Amino acid sequence: MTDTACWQAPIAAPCPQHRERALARQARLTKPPGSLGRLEGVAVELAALQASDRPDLDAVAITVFAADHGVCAEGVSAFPQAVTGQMIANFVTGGAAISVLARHLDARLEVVNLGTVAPPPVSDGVVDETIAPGTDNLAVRPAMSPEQLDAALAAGDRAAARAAEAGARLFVGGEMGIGNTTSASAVACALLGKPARSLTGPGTGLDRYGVGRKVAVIERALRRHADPRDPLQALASVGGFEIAALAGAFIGAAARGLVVLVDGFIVTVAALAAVRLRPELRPWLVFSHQSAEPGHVRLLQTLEAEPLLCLDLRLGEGSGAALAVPLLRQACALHNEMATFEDAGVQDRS
Ligand SMILES: Cc1cc2ncn([C@H]3O[C@H](COP(=O)(O)O)[C@@H](O)[C@H]3O)c2cc1C
Ligand SMILES: O=C(O)c1cccnc1
Repeated sequence: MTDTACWQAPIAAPCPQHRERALARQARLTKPPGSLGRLEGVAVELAALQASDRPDLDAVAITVFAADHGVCAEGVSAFPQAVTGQMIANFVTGGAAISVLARHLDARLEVVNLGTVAPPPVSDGVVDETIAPGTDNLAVRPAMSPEQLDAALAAGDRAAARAAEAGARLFVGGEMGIGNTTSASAVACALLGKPARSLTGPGTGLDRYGVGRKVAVIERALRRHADPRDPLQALASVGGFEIAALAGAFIGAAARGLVVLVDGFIVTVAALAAVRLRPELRPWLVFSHQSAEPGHVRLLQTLEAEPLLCLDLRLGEGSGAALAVPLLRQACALHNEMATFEDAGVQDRS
């Protein structure tokens, strides 16, 4: 499908020496060993990933990938498709949840438009990576062509390159695309070989009849497309431009040494596809939260991921990941700034 693909860039392993030194430091800090719980392990892994004795997440880049979905023709979302383009404008003018969170984190926020049916007015704040006005209806035809998949993966990689260029140490990927919980569930079912009902939920707020319709649409789509366990096939046949771009961005971020903080259901599906493509990516992924979308917990189990937060969020946009950034920063601050027993003259256990 792709020969000189961006998603084939080498991804380094976390540094074992820095991990050892970080573990030794944690053991000398003025606290009973293990008393900072999972924050200790998080700081140690960040030190190993950043190959640094003082991990730091001051510079955060958030990229929201937006695109529309032909499958909306099947009535799979509680909201109209025009909302995707309208929300792009809202991201840029600062009124969306992720805009507020990014401001308070002092994070770089970028919006990448991969193709919407009702594009917002041209704006400085939006990177135009339009592939098509949206995917095809995955219940009837493949969502995208192999060339469109390549374009989406490459757009994600370019976004990761810009984040690295801007000096970010942590990459947050968000998404916006009415109908994209249908694509995400379909990709997850394809990759995991599970029936649609096990990974499908209400998204923006479907009632149980709506969820039943969504399950039927996904089942129809899965019957129609061949070899769905191949991650590239799954993304092309039932994915979305923003989901594929997220997969490309995560591989591109890790290849450039940026830790990736994974958001909710849709972003985790992109992360799963990316890990299937590149298993070396897995250590670079930190999982921020468990979404209220019912399939998310199954995906997290598959990825052996322990999310930091469980707040019943079901928004997307990268919002859950943004909410976990302060926790990660505090884990680094504790690791970097606490005194050791020797420094503080505190007696260690005998
Ligand atoms: C105003 C609004 C803002 C959002 N921000 C994220 N989403 C979230 O909801 C959508 C997926 O749900 P479904 O598959 O049910 O359409 C995605 O755009 C996702 O990011 C939003 C949805 C709405 C309506
Ligand atoms: O968890 C998510 O990412 C999610 C859930 C519902 C709607 N939009 C996003």
